[in-house]
Amino acid sequence: MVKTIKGIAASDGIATAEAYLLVQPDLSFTKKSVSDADAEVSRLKDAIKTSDDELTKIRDIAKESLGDEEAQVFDAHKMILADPEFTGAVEQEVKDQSVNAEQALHDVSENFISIFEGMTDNPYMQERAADVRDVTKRVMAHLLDVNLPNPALIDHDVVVVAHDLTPSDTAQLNSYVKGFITDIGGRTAHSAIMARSLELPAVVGTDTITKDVKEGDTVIVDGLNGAAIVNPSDEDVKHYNELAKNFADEKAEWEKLKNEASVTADGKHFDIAANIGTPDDLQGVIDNGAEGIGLYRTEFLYMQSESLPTEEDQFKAYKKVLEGMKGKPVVVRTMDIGGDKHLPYLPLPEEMNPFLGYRAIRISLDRQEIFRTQLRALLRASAFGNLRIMFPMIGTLQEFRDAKKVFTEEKAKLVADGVKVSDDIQLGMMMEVPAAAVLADQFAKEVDFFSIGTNDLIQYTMAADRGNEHVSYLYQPYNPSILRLIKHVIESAHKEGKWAGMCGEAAGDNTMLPLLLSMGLDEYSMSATSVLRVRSLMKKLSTKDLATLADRAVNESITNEDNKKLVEEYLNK
Ligand SMILES: C=C(OP(=O)(O)O)C(=O)O
Ligand SMILES: [Mg+2]
Repeated sequence: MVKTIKGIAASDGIATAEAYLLVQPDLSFTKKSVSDADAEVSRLKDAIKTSDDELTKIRDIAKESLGDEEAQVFDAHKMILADPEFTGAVEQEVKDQSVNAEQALHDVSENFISIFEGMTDNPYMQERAADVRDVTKRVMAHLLDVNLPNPALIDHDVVVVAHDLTPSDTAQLNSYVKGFITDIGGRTAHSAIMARSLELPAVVGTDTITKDVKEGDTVIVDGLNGAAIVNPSDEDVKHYNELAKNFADEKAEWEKLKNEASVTADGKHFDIAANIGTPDDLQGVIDNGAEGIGLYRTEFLYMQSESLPTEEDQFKAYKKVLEGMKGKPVVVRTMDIGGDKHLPYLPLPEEMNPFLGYRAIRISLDRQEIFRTQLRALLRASAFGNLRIMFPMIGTLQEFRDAKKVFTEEKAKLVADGVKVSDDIQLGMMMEVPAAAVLADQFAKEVDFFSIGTNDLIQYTMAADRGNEHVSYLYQPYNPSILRLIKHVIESAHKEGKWAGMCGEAAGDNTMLPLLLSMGLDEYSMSATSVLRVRSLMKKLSTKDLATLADRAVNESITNEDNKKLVEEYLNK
């Protein structure tokens, strides 16, 4: 039976392939006493052996597709299985307590995990707790004879179907993955942002996809319109092949603008830059002809590392990006951990509201040793290109001043040590906290630039979680309240002779573009794969015609829909 499931269009494109369910199985079990302990130990040994064989396979594939460093985690898992202190303890538990292997494994691993997690002065050992948890899950799945998904082992074209994908799940998807569909999530959640940079069609927030699809069903992901079609008819396949072809043709047209500047029909130039998460994204930036990098999310450097990245590791990454951009501006944002981005080796307190909690600049100013290391790496790299630095989640002027002070101190130390650092690094801030946006006129006197982070600015202004599909109707980019804030930020910057950019997802939105051009936004930073589409639309728009559009949007319109209509009418004129 053909089923069409609606969701949120999270990444453009269309893909058709077999469904791969990345769903965590039920690993619950009941405690049982056993009379034949030897038979139980032998069942345990079989499960350990199967797990170990599987890990060898995964490690080898990961090494080939992701590199040595990413593969190391699986070696760590194999070491736990080979460690008699761990497996021997489980065997002993089966014998001593006459319990089933599942119960023994659970008890011993919980014991190890709590010991490791308790080593608060040894982050290396704390990380091992996560490894024990992972390995235990694998052995438990084999004991219970249930399927544990192994995305690293995917060896044919699939569409991944999952309840949710974390940024680190998304980073592990290999090239056989042609798209993904999830139950939860929103367009600006980080997995959706990563899908766009990987050019993977994606639909999120379907609510029920993991129930609607079975392993092996054929699914079409329509990332353009936000739909998933399960077991499509021949007619559906034909229709979507046509849509996919039109999309490919359109992309080929945009491709022609790769080496052109971003100008409007009346010859006004604006910068279209790209957002990146790692130096590996650089090629996409160059291939899509971006005029700079408007946001380098450095937290991914921390997330892909096994422990806090050293100054040297960071220096190398920043230098590579700056050199790769050959003098074009690169805006690096200091670490924005917290919210939906976690570091396994930096345990943060459980919070009721992580997006309103201990995150970003709040952590950096509190844990200054981490912040200073990052700033030193950046300062050293500044000699190799056109570096600009910005701080995330600034809510008060005091936070910006404090961050700037730390920067100035580190710079002075390096200069005193004779290290070469650039003398004109612009220091700016993300405009993503409404309190700061309201006071943009005051901030503009002290910063070199603003970069408007609409992903967060919208969620905080509308009080609607950016990743929660149940409130996605309130996540309204064109709501006059949001547009007023954006307009005020841009005008405040200009009054002080500063520039204003935008690096939230709205910067790459076709409906937003006429409004932003009308407000005079200077820089537009987006997923690299959106650059040419936006450049193409910009070419068709004239700032003269647009002059009054923003005023109407913030003064006459009342709703998000009013403004959508206003822009549609303008574009269809
Ligand atoms: C660009 C932004 O930052 P992030 O998506 O990383 O929170 C934003 O909030 O708009
Ligand atoms: Mg943000």
